[in-house]
Amino acid sequence: MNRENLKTAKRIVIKIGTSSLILDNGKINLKNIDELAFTLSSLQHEGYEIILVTSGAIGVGLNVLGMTRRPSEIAQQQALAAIGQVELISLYNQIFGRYQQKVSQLLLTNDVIAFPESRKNATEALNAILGLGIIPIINENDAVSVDEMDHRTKFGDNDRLGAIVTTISDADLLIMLSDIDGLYDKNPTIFDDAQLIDSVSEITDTLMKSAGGAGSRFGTGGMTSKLEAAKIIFDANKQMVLTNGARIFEIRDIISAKKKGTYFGQ
Ligand SMILES: Nc1ncnc2c1ncn2[C@@H]1O[C@H](COP(=O)(O)OP(=O)(O)O)[C@@H](O)[C@H]1O
Ligand SMILES: N[C@@H](CCC(=O)OP(=O)(O)O)C(=O)O
Repeated sequence: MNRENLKTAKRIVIKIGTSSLILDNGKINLKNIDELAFTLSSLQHEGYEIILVTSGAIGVGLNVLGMTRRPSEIAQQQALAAIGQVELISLYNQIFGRYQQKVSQLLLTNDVIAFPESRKNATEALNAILGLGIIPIINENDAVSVDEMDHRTKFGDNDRLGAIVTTISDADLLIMLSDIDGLYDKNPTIFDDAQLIDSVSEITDTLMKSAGGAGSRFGTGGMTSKLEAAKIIFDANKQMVLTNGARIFEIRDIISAKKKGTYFGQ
């Protein structure tokens, strides 16, 4: 596969990270959310099938309560996610509505995907929503997911969730929107001479070593979790583009196979 394959993508999953949804001062990034709603709604109207995987429940929850730091206690984080998710989906509903696009909400946990019956159910629900011309907006059900040894229902992070949603929906492409232009040969927030990588066909150990942790105080997994997601994409013989959530209009360039971000395809 190469970038030319992007021109044939019809069902597309977009994953947007917290760093693209929340400004450094903790306020909501309305510019990005508006551009996202306009771009995704217009693509959907033109016949693409769009699925949005969104982070931001905890970030928006902090904003709602006027807090600046993520609490360390799990119950507090879950409470914040429950509070923030309502606000987040309500914002999406309002702003997509402005572009005549209806949205729906799916909150998933890993067990839903792990069991074949519930996985099939989730896939069928997604297909039905898309069949109605509605954009599914998906996040992890953070308020109830747990990470116990014998009862693990957490996905870990939304990069992984984005890759899993791409596989269960049999989408043609995952576009991952982050706070950086793509994958660099070393962490660009540390090394000034880091070079943007145009395309990746295999996740090697060297590549994994070049990836560092999260860049902002809101991001969770950093580049490592994006490369882990790319492994899931490769295993499912799918493709992914990692690009900057600050220039959402470039999604159109990406699906026209223009050189934007980093392309992952085998
Ligand atoms: N090799 C690398 N290439 C690009 N970014 C990297 C690399 N290694 C570490 N990073 C860091 O990963 C960050 C993106 O991940 P993250 O903060 O989790 O964002 P998001 O909220 O979009 O998921 C970048 O801002 C950067 O600081
Ligand atoms: N599900 C969590 C986000 C988890 C996550 O992976 O966040 P990010 O690294 O910003 O994509 C939330 O909505 O706050």
